Amino acid sequence: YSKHHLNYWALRGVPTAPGALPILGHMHKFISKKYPRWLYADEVYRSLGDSTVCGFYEMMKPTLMIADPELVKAVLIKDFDYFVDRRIFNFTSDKDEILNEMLTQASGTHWKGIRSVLSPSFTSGRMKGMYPLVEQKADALLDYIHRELKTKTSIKLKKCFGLYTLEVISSCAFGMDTNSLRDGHSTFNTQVENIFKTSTIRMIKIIFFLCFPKLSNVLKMSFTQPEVFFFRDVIIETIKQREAGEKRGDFLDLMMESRDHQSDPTSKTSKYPLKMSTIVAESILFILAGYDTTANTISFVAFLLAQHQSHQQRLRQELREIAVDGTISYQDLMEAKYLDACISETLRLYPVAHFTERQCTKPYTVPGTKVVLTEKSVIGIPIWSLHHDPRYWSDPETFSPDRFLPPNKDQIKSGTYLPFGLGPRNCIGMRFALMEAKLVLAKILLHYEMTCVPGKDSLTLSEVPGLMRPSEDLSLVFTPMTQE
Ligand code: HEM
Repeated sequence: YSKHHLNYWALRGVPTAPGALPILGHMHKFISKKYPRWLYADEVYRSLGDSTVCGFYEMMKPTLMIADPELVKAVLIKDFDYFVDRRIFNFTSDKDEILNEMLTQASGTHWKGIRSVLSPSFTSGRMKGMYPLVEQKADALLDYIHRELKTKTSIKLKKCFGLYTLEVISSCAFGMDTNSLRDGHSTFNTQVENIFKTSTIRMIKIIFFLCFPKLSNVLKMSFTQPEVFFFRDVIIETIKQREAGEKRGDFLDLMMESRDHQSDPTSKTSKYPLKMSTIVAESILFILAGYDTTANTISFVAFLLAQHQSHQQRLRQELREIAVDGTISYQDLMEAKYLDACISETLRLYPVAHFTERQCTKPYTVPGTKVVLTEKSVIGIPIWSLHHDPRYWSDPETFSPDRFLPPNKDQIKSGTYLPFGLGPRNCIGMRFALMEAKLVLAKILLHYEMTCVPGKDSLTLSEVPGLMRPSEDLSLVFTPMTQE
């Protein structure tokens, strides 16, 4: 029976990734702790030759990886109608309502509705409005580094940038000051880090769910970690305070407005109505999606600049030209081309979200093939592999920000660079993440020179499910700049 299932792709003329085992399919490869998932996907990607697709089996469920920029654009943009959804889990335990309501999980018209309410929070006008708030946190980070250097010779990147992004997102999403940077730790920080930890019991539960989804649902197994309830309580408390008090114009206010429109029958504006559980879910999602990804990206940029001193100096020069008394305006920061190029190139080399997926909503013929995907088929897009493919990037392992400066930038083949995904369901927080990263890197570079700790100049990586991280102990030496 299992052998028959593992023939699904061969019968359709699609090459299959090597190493499928009866019953398990390729699952043992995906969950192997020895081998990060992006490297496994890359090994398969590179073995494909001219084929643009490759079949996998998650247990016995066939999934398809697409390995071609034109197909990537077809799925994510042109034929989006067929691929509105990501993989849908639909947990049945009441405890999992928050997980089911998160934008990343929502499907069809419900996803469109929530996204339409949240999108206005991320316009460039809104970003400009939040700039002073983020700047305060970047200044607090400089103070933190200054204090740390009194007793330490180097700064741990993940910790320092994790504290910063958590403060920023908590402040901008729902006006919460966590004081992480002042105290060097916070309950928020511990709780959010726990969510990213994968205990063996959790892994077993997830594997059980993937093997027996229907049985898991009948058993009403819950997948929500206790820390999520901590955040739920904090957010509900904040909402109560908001109901009694003034507005801040942050993400939470926008969502509450949408809920209030629903309860006001005289309202003429047609906003998608959000339930309380949806508002709580999106607030928690912003913390989860905005904390780790951005902190890791900033850490990667810092480390690459420490490894490549000439790029660091060139970038500092650009920043000095636009800084007035140590301050850079929103407009000037967003227009700083070399800063943008350094971050873009870092995200090419280290796309923290190294893989994304879509789920088919109706039968779809994969362009250029005879493969017809049925409803609910899952398609995987190997972001890391596209970013490291020598067919699209010369000398792909070299850090070369110039690729993202004109005129080179115009030569980048579309569909080969997607650190924030592509199309209508791309990363909603992209502008926010870039502003946050640019601002803090600019501040640091104007005040400190970053160099590698002697003997520790190679970048080591770690993995949490779905995300690439720098290893926990990645550190740099920060030397205060003497004014020239
Ligand atoms: C450097 C930082 C970040 C990176 C590299 C990143 C990357 C991504 C990627 C690759 C996706 C999937 C896109 C797709 O499937 O096409 C995604 C989705 C998402 N991201 Fe980000 N992200 C970052 C920061 C943020 C921030 C700061 C927030 C929130 C404030 C955020 C919120 C989200 C949400 C809510 C989704 C799901 C969107 C949807 O399903 O409609 N991300 N992100």
